[in-house]
Amino acid sequence: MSIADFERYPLTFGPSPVHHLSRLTEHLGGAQVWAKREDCNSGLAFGGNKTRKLEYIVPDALAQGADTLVSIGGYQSNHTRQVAAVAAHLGLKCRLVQEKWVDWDDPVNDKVGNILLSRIMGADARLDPHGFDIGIRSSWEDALREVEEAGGRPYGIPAGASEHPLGGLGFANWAYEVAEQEKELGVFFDTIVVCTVTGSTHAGMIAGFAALEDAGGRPRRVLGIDASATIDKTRDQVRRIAQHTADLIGLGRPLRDDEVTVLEGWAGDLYGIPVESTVEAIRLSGRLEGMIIDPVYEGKSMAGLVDLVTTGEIAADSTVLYAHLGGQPALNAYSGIFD
Ligand SMILES: Cc1ncc(COP(=O)(O)O)c(CNC2(C(=O)O)CC2)c1O
Repeated sequence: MSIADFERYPLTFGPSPVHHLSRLTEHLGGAQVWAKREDCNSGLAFGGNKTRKLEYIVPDALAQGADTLVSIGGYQSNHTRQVAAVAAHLGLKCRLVQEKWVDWDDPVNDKVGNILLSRIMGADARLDPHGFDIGIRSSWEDALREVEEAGGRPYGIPAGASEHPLGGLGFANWAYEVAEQEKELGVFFDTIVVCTVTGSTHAGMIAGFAALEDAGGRPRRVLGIDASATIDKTRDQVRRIAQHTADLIGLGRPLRDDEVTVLEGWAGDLYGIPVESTVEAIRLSGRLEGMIIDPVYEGKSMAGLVDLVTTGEIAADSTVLYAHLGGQPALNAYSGIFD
């Protein structure tokens, strides 16, 4: 098997843009920094990393004759917003469990941003008092059962689509897309920096780049920056999903320990709560590049990139690809951090 053996339902415009961040590169004074823009990858409600994952999940949902996509996330989940967009695009119903993953006192954080978009797109988005966890949730299982008992044909997509058996394929494919774009651009990205929470974005990249290396490609570092603040659980989930995805695409070997790197230090104490380095990274990205990143995910991975480049952990002769996975709508629920 290889990635080409899996059906992909196109939900993106094609290869997502890759561009040099010249002012950020100059400001940091070290490695060359580029970005690959999943926030610009689709016309479906601002797109993002989950849209790419859903390209490999939708064929299974359609084959099962589902009429309702059922998923879960926090109040400001980008994932559930993208599931709502795909459901609308396909003419399916959508039932979303929006748990209280973040104890955030912004008075409209359960009304604006992602949850507003999901509601506009017709999703049945219901608030749930349970707190943050990246694993399988009883509230989501309850929603699946409710849809079925009401006569629907539900298709379950777990948080971030990560514990879905096909959840890693989207970013395994992303690795192959990067390799093609490198040829066009005449560059080689020796280091990839990506935000990691439920894990299948990072895990898919690990599997895809491992297969490329085994096929004669140059080795790379794929650095996951934890934003879950539950690092042990996230590391385990990344490792498990990466190996499962590698098996699916025919890698034919165990992943090496050095191929699974999840770094801590920028998540703060709690998922979804920005810290000083997060806010600084958001401002830096906005003021140097006009590139908008969010306070829950990409603000934390960019903070990691800034430190890794300025300390020389990522060498000055490196060429780094920063994965921008989307997430901007949630900024509307965090306006207070910029007062
Ligand atoms: C903008 C953005 N960037 C990075 C990530 C992390 O991706 P993974 O969950 O695949 O590790 C998310 C996830 N978001 C989740 C959500 O519910 O939105 C799955 C947690 C993200 O939305």
